[in-house]
Amino acid sequence: MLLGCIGDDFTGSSDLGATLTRGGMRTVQYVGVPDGPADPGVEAGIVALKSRSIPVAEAVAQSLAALDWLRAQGCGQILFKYCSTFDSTPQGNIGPVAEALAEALDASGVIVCPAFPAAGRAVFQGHLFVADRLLSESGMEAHPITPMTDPDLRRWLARQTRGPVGHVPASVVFDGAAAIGAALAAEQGLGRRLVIADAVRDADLMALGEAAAEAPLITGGSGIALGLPANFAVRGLLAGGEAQWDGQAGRAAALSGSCSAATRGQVAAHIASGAPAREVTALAAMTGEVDAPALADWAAAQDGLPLIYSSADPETVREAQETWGGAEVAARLEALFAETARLLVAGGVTRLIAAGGETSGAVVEGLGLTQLAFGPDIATGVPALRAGPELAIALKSGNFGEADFFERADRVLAGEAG
Ligand SMILES: Nc1ncnc2c1ncn2[C@@H]1O[C@H](COP(=O)(O)OP(=O)(O)OP(=O)(O)O)[C@@H](O)[C@H]1O
Ligand SMILES: O=C(O)[C@@H](O)C(=O)CO
Repeated sequence: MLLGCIGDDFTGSSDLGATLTRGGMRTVQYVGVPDGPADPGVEAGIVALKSRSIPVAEAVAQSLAALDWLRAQGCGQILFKYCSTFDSTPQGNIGPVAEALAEALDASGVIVCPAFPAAGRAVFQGHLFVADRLLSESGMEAHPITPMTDPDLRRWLARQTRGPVGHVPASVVFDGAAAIGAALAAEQGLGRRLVIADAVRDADLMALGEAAAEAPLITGGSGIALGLPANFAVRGLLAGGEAQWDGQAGRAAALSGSCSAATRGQVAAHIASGAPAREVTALAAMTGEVDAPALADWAAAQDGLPLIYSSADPETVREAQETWGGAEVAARLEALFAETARLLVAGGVTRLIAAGGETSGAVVEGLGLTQLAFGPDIATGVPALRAGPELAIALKSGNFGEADFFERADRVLAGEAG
């Protein structure tokens, strides 16, 4: 294994894997730290954690355990993947995990760059933009767990770290890899372990990747991986060849616990198309009015792609959280989706689509999946995944996908053109 990656959530890890696979690396996503060694031939391994919003000490411990496993597989370079909207609180977890990994690897002048231009995320003058809005005016300021109220990544990250935070501005990044390398070395000389790097175009990410060819540690969104496969390819280290995707026949189902605007639009489009959909309200989940067997039975009785969703608007979510407590509702819904996924697959579903990072994590863990192989892209940041000989899945980050995402995902998983 050449490149070892640590992802702080499951959907974000599959977003990263899609980029590396497109770049020509044989990539596997592992669900948590594996018990045994990786299969031979894996060039990039991603240990997907659910560490984005857990207590800092646990996130650090899990990430260091992932690092140990990846180093034991021979990885000479480590990539820490977090969200392109830098989802974190003033306590962490991006800063503490990045610092712990840097210390363990004796790395300094480490790139911190969540930019993902294809999804509208750009870093300019140290500030993160989502399309044409500053992060703190993009809707992310109202995120229920990690409200992003400051778009200045240098300031936000500095709150989370012990050491000072550096910056490589766009004016340097535009000058290419050599200029970036010199700037990172200068930041390192000033004792700055972590360095925010500007990037507004894929070309900037390619240049950052080239500059990081020898870096023991890189951190960022999936965009920061754009330039990395070429570093291994020029050294003749990649086996090459297209990853083959055999479409998955059989029955499909979709589960959505994501309440993002993008997902709510996708749910609405699915319903408007006349496809079968069943809502699970927080009330029904909390009172036990609906349970997993009933949901799985309903899905089995539908033609087409049945969608089971708890996706709701912010006001409805807030009311549910005030009534039962946010953590309690989330835990109940996630457990319900996990159990429903188990019953669906046990009942013969072979294509499963999950929407929402936490929801996808619960589904993947509920199904007891251990590793995922990458297929073609369904949408930017959302690949088709093979979870077993008879199971293909898609894990969608809340903010990703076009309006027809669910139908498109089903088609791609089935092996048809998107
Ligand atoms: N109707 C609802 N009321 C309250 N909470 C809900 C409701 N529906 C879902 N939830 C909870 O909201 C959370 C949604 O998080 P999830 O990560 O799945 O989606 P997301 O935030 O849109 O996606 P991402 O993390 O990829 O951006 C889950 O914990 C889910 O259980
Ligand atoms: O970077 C992103 O936006 C995604 O890969 C993600 O991590 C969302 O959960």
